Amino acid sequence: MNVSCSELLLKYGNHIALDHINFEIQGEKIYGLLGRNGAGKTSLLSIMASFRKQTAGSITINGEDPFENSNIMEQIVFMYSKNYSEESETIQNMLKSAQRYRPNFDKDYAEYLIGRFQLDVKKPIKKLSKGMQSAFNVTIGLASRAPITILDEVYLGMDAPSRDIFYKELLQEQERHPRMFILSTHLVSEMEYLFDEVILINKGKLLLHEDFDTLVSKGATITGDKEIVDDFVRSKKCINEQQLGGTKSVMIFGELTEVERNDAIDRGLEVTPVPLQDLFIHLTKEEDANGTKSRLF
Ligand SMILES: Nc1ncnc2c1ncn2[C@@H]1O[C@H](COP(=O)(O)OP(=O)(O)OP(=O)(O)O)[C@@H](O)[C@H]1O
Repeated sequence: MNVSCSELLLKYGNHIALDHINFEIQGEKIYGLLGRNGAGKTSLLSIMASFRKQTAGSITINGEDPFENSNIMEQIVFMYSKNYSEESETIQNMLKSAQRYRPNFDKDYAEYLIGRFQLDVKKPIKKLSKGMQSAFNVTIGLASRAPITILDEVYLGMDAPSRDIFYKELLQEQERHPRMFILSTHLVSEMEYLFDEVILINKGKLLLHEDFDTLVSKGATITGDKEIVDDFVRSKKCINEQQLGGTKSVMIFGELTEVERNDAIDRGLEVTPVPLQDLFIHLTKEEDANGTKSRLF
């Protein structure tokens, strides 16, 4: 599968939710879509899933416009945190109707997942807890086996053991039936190990699209004597810094060559990796109290 966006623009009235987004993703990989509240993640995913039409620019899925395109729509499943408060159907009946429109739906696997999540199939979905409703959404998302599976903050309300089942099943599914998964999430530290690639959007703009390993290898924290650290990071992109007495810690973003890394160590500095969550926080942060913005942009 291939999803390609070119100058994608989405406006709600005068509000620009997606601001000339360009990227291309392809293959059977797990993509993490990250961004702060209101960044535009759901808007982007809704266009991919043909729930919404962009204002301008283009999106193609395997070369075709997905909007109202039944060929493409049946290859995509888009699960998000739905409001089931008016839904009187039981889980059992909801499963039957989910199956009707999804050509690859695996009923046995869905029933297995329902068991794993301990959902009562005879209960109307509106009577399930929020976390159980989310587990049902995960069940539909995984059991649909759609070539493009989009899960938009689908874990809301799920407790830690249920989320653990979700992540394990997702990885097993990716081995058994590889497909393109797009996971939008705020649980960055908990879910980062799942991602092959990361797409980060901020205020409607694409901030980066990188292979996960490449991205985390670009972040490093340099710690040591303040003067030596300042000298070492002079030509680097600094995204955060902290100081305690004469010791300074600076988070940098950008390639650090082997020579530079050895140079830092020779100068008595400590070089440690930066978790994706910290990169996410600092790459998307607003101006700090002194009015200084990250030097990345
Ligand atoms: N139907 C709508 N009408 C008007 N504005 C909207 C609509 N849906 C979203 N927006 C606005 O568009 C922007 C992007 O919203 P979107 O839901 O895509 O963000 P998000 O990244 O999914 O956020 P969150 O992480 O909080 O779910 C926000 O400023 C939001 O207020």
